[in-house]
Amino acid sequence: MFHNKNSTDDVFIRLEDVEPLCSENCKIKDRVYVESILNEFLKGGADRLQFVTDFDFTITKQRTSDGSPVLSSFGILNACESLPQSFIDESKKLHHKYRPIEIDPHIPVKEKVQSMIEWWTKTSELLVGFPLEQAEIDGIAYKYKDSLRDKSDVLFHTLDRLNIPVLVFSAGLGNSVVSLLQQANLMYPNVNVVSNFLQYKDGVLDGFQKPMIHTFNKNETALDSHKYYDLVHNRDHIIVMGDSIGDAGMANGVPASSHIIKIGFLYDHAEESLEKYMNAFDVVLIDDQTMDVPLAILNAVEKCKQPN
Ligand SMILES: Nc1ccn([C@@H]2O[C@H](COP(=O)(O)O)[C@@H](O)[C@H]2O)c(=O)n1
Ligand SMILES: [Mg+2]
Repeated sequence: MFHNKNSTDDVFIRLEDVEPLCSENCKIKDRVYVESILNEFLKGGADRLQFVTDFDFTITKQRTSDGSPVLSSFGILNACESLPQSFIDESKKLHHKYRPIEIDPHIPVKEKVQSMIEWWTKTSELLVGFPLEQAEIDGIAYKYKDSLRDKSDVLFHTLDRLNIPVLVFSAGLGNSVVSLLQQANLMYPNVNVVSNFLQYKDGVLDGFQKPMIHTFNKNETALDSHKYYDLVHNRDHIIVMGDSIGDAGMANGVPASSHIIKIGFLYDHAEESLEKYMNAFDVVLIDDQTMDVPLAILNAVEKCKQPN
């Protein structure tokens, strides 16, 4: 698997040696670039790595093998029976209107942004004036804790073992994200969740806490107040994972000298969207419902640990 280019060189890995990167559904636009970044990761080791990942349909699957549904973090909220029917009806209408825009390969991102701001703002405005217990969200999340990608448990355990910080950066509902991660035993101390959390006033809901995070502002603008990158400034080797084109920008605030591998999970409109995904992400996985690729990268980094 590992090669020495010559006696003085560091060990070197070829993409062909990393099996999940060679499968038919793994598309890489610039193999030379990905190979060079992978070898930088190997040289730097786990101490220079950090992990930035989306949640909905990235940590969770895009489809299950038995056809059982995967609820998004907002879907978990909508399944709470104590919510007024008027909220559920309005929320469904919004989903029906805005979700097709979000995933339409023919609408430019610039145009989508306005629609996404509308979607999240209207949802926040609907969530006002009625009570909702976290325990109810936990009850629904429990039922869906198995909808995470295959080997998510191994991935998160490995990241914890290697002390690699993980940022789960989600435009979904943070209360559901944290609940699902906790119930799947993935909420290790190295995991940080930045997302939209419910706000309460006088014991009833009062929309989302600020700043609002939508599909296309998941970058340094939304992260600013969280000072996340200050926390991990010495970790300039970054693995980014997402299922939406906007997720490719999640590490935009880091110094230009950083080395990044962006992994995109593609499922909806796969054929039509492939080119755009290949331009945005370094590695595009079509209908891959596992964590095999990020795990293979981590395994390579761990195996190649070099003596100081
Ligand atoms: N009211 C809403 C707003 C958004 N969504 C979906 O949530 C997804 C965002 O979550 P990520 O973890 O993937 O950032 C987004 O893709 C929207 O489709 C929703 O269901 N309801
Ligand atoms: Mg997503």
